[in-house]
Amino acid sequence: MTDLRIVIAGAGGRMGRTLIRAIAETEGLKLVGALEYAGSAHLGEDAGLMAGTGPNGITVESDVAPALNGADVVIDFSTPAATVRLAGRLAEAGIAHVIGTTGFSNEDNAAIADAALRTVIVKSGNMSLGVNLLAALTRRVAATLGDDFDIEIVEMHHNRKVDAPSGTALLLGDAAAAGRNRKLDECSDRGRDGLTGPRVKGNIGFASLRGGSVVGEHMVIFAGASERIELVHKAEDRMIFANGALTAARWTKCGETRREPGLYSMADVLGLADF
Ligand SMILES: NC(=O)C1=CN([C@@H]2O[C@H](COP(=O)(O)OP(=O)(O)OC[C@H]3O[C@@H](n4cnc5c(N)ncnc54)[C@H](OP(=O)(O)O)[C@@H]3O)[C@@H](O)[C@H]2O)C=CC1
Ligand SMILES: O=C(O)C1=N[C@H](C(=O)O)C[C@H](O)C1
Repeated sequence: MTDLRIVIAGAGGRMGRTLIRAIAETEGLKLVGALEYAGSAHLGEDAGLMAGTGPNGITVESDVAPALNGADVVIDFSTPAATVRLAGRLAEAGIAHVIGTTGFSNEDNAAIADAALRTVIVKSGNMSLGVNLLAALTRRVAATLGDDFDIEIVEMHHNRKVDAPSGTALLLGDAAAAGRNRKLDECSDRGRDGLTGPRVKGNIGFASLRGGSVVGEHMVIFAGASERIELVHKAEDRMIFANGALTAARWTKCGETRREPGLYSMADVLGLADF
C-alpha cells in the first residue's frame, strides 16, 4: 500500500506542529506540504525543524497550488476564513479535507457543505475518541431524561483560544439537542449576563472559561430537581486531537479508492453514529 500523502494547513500553529510530529512518528503517512498564512513568520522554514522533529525537507509556504500537487488529503487546523477558502480550492481539485478548525459562522458552514458536494470532507469540533464518545453518551442521556433536567455545558481552554463557545461545546450541544429531537439553534442560551430572568425550560446553556495552558475541558451537566448528572472530558495532550485527525485522514480513502464526496463527522469515522 502506498503512503497517504498529507498537507498540513495552519502548519505553524499549536495543532499544526503537533500534527507534523504525529505524522513523523506514524508508519504509512507522508508529509508532502505545510501551509501557512501569507504574512507568517514561519514561511521558508523547514516544517520538521519548526515542529521539533529534525529537518524533513518540506518548506512552509503560503502558495496553495504547489503544496497540493500529488496530495491525497489536507488536514486543516487554521482559521475559519482560511478553511473556507481552502475548502473551495480542494473541492475544485478533488482533494479530501479534514477540518479541525472551529469558530465558523452559519455562512461558513454553508460554504463548507457546498464544497462537500464535490469532495470528501471530515469536519469535527473535536477529533478525539473520548469527546466523540462523550457526545454519543450525551445524546442518549438527553433522550432518556427529557426536559425536566436542565442541560448546561461548561468548557475551559487556554488563554490563547479566540472562539467561544468552543467547537466541542457546540458539538456536545448539538448532541444534547438531537437527543431531545430539537435543533440547537432553536434552544441555546449563550453568554448570560445581567438581569437574565429565570432559566428557560428546555434551553441548553453554555459557559466558557479561559486561562493558563488548559488543553481543553468539557462538562455536560444534567441538573434535575434533587439530583445532578455530570459527564466530563479532560484533554491532557493535543496529540489526542492529532491522532484523531490522522484516523480521519486515513478514513477518507477505502483502500486505494477515495470515498464518495460528502460532509462527514468523526462519529462516521469512528462508527459511533448509531451508538
Ligand atoms: N477539532 C479539534 O479537535 C481541535 C480544533 N482546534 C481548533 O483548531 C484551530 C487551530 O488551533 P491552534 O493550533 O491551537 O491555533 P493556532 O493559532 O496555534 O494555529 C492556527 C494557525 O493557523 C495559521 N493560519 C492563519 N491563517 C492561515 C492561512 N490562511 N493558511 C494557513 N494557515 C493559517 C495561523 O498563523 P498565524 O499565527 O501566523 O496567524 C496559526 O499558525 C482553532 O480553530 C482551534 O479551535 C484545536 C485543537 C483541536
Ligand atoms: O482551541 C483549542 O485549543 C481547542 N479547540 C477545539 C474546540 O474549540 O473545542 C477542541 C479542543 O477543545 C481544543
